[in-house]
Amino acid sequence: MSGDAVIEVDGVGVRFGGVHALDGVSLTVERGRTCGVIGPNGAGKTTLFDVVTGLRRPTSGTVRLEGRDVTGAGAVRRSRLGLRRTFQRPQVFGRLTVLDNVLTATEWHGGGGGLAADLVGLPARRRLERERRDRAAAVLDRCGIGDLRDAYAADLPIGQRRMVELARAIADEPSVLLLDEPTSGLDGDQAALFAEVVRGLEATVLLVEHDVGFVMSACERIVVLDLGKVIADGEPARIREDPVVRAAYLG
Ligand SMILES: Nc1ncnc2c1ncn2[C@@H]1O[C@H](COP(=O)(O)OP(=O)(O)OP(=O)(O)O)[C@@H](O)[C@H]1O
Repeated sequence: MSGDAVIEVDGVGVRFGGVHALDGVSLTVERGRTCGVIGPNGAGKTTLFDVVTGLRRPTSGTVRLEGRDVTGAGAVRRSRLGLRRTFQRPQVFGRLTVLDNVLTATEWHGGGGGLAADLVGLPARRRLERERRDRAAAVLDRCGIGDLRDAYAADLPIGQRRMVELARAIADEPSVLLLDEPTSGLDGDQAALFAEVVRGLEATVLLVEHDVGFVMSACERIVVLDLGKVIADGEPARIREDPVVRAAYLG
């Protein structure tokens, strides 16, 4: 196993009564790589995603992030290790503007010290706040929604809300990003832009997705699940040609 493995899933099993949703699943994603998980309905993709994000504790096996065992750790500890995620249904603050949605996801480094510090440090704090807003606006531009910065998130169609959620997730340059069905609700152009933004990130990315075309274009590596087991793991071109994958899934 590589010394620069950022996400390590090792021998993970999850059982629901008699159903083995996951059975001895192992995968490693190295720093800066983008890995997509595909598989037919019921293959175990969502369960695997929940195990990595900390929503579900596996029945067996371990999960490591940045070399640390987080198998029993909740979502908060994983977030402190730099993990950000998006959801199948985009989670945004509907009553905030698009820009404020991103600002709430970025850390404010200029606070503290009370009123006296506020007065003495006012020009410096104003400058820091301006820079923070500029950075947030640049993230919006990158996600193709720069002109929507003053719109309320609730007023946007799902595709644009998904881009707002992506902007929030990448605003603080996360080290690990997990994307759950990122293209659902996106049109073709938005999906292409989404893939481009993801390719441009330095983060280590794991995504679960039904749209095989998107996975092939956005990911350097694909893991195929079927009935809770990994049936293939490799580069997109190899996965496309793999007879086992074609028989089980691609048809
Ligand atoms: N909470 C649960 N209780 C019982 N069985 C579950 C539960 N969640 C998932 N399962 C079962 O575990 C298996 C894997 O489900 P999972 O949702 O992870 O698959 P999936 O690949 O995400 O499917 P889909 O593509 O339909 O979302 C399925 O057989 C499913 O019925």
